[in-house]
Amino acid sequence: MVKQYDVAVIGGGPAGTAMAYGLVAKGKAVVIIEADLWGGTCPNRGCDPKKILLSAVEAKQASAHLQGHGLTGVPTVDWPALMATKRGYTDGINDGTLHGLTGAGIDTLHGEAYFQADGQLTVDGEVVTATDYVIATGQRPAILPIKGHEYFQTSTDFLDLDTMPKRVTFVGGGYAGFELATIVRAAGAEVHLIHHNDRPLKAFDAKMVQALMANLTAQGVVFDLGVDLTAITKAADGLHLQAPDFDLTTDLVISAAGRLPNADHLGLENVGVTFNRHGVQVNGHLQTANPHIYAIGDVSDTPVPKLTPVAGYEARYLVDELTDSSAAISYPVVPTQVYAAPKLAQVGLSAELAAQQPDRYTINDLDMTAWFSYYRVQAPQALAKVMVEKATGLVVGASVLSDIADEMINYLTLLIQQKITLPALQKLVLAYPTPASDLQYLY
Ligand SMILES: Cc1cc2nc3c(=O)[nH]c(=O)nc-3n(C[C@H](O)[C@H](O)[C@H](O)COP(=O)(O)OP(=O)(O)OC[C@H]3O[C@@H](n4cnc5c(N)ncnc54)[C@H](O)[C@@H]3O)c2cc1C
Ligand SMILES: NC(=O)c1ccc[n+]([C@@H]2O[C@H](COP(=O)([O-])OP(=O)(O)OC[C@H]3O[C@@H](n4cnc5c(N)ncnc54)[C@H](O)[C@@H]3O)[C@@H](O)[C@H]2O)c1
Repeated sequence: MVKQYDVAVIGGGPAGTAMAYGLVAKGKAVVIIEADLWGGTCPNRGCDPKKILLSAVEAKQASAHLQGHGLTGVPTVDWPALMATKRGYTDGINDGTLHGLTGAGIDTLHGEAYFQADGQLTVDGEVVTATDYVIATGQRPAILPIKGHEYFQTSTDFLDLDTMPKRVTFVGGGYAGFELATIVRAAGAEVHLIHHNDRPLKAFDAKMVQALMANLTAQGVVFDLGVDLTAITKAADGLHLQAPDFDLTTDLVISAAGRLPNADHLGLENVGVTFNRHGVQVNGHLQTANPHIYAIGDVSDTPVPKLTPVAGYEARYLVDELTDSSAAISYPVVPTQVYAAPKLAQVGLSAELAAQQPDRYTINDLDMTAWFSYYRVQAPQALAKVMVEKATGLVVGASVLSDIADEMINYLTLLIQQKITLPALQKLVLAYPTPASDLQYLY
């Protein structure tokens, strides 16, 4: 007899697993279906492996900054050993995630989920029936559809690279392009980042992006801006990347020009669920056009960045939605960051928007390089823009470029979300000297 579930969750990444754990804790009968690696993108081929590789970059740069200030000799990156360290973590993710799910009483199925008809989901032919369905299938790298596209590799390939080639090129100046180019450069290879216009990382503050690019250029990253690639051809000396008046020879080319929702292979047309290039269309309750089917995480078309903590937030919301509450989802401010070296992070109101209302907002444009936190480690670049609402004295937005921007942005997110004024902050005693003890100087 076919088992009847309360909820079938499609996708075993951060969104789907958080959903399944949350539902089972509330007494629901849940099955989760994964076609590939349990754990999904973030721990297997995204956030976590990338940040493990970045650890060597951070350590190398930290020692480079202290040359002549107490340290002698900059270490070099041992790529195979670094990759082995990464694999020491990622190799256990699939089994560990599966073990955790089954241990919590969640049924698991491995295979491709497909909607044959309303109320009829199949997993490699086996029928799964549930009252509600949650699509949490994430995204996959987009491959630019140009001549020779078969030569493209992706961030997934890069994050499992056995040996570092001499020449690596990224096409696409977004998060992945900047982050992985930083790693390649620190590992000692020649690296180009090709971007089709003159404004990479366009969601970030333009001045901060320029400062980051100047820093990366000084480290040896070559930016090829305004290059719209038309073809890749293979020759004896390597891969030729071609555009009008442009021909670059490289050994490895990564398509880093965005990601596509995993929505096109689910049979959504059979169940009345619509999607576009931003993802599965949902209402304020994360419900699709079919009232029994929901979508969360990277695959859903929501007005927030597609990030792991957002996937978890949406899962927690939907667990409540399917068990007790019925209010539309409301998102907190979401910090985003580019893990380059230095890191670029932002949250809340941008300087660009704040500048359009000078009566309402002050923009504190700060060069923090001489501050104790940065002097101590001889960091060459530490910039911040902090947007403060004049009437309330509240921080409403921030952009930070520094080696510790990823930590600072979380403190700033707390100040914004919890509406902590300077007097309220100064009622706390925070350990000194630490980045947190700098917060009072940002208002
Ligand atoms: C290189 C890289 C670096 C990143 N770095 C960061 C970072 O630093 N911080 C951050 O917050 N985010 C980062 N992200 C984004 C983060 O990985 C995603 O936001 C997060 O994984 C989304 O979780 P998800 O569960 O929605 O999707 P996913 O993690 O993609 O999981 C979806 C799962 O569904 C499965 N699936 C797909 N189709 C089917 C099907 N038909 N049947 C069954 N299963 C299916 C897939 O195999 C996959 O395992 C990064 C992403 C990349 C690619
Ligand atoms: N640190 C993080 O949090 C992190 C890191 C990596 C990925 N991610 C997630 O994954 C998503 C995708 O990241 P991504 O870096 O793959 O994509 P992205 O959307 O951030 O960047 C893609 C870039 O490629 C450019 N591009 C598009 N077509 C091009 C072309 N023909 N030639 C050259 N450039 C072109 C775009 O203008 C854009 O700047 C992010 O939006 C984010 O949700 C997050």
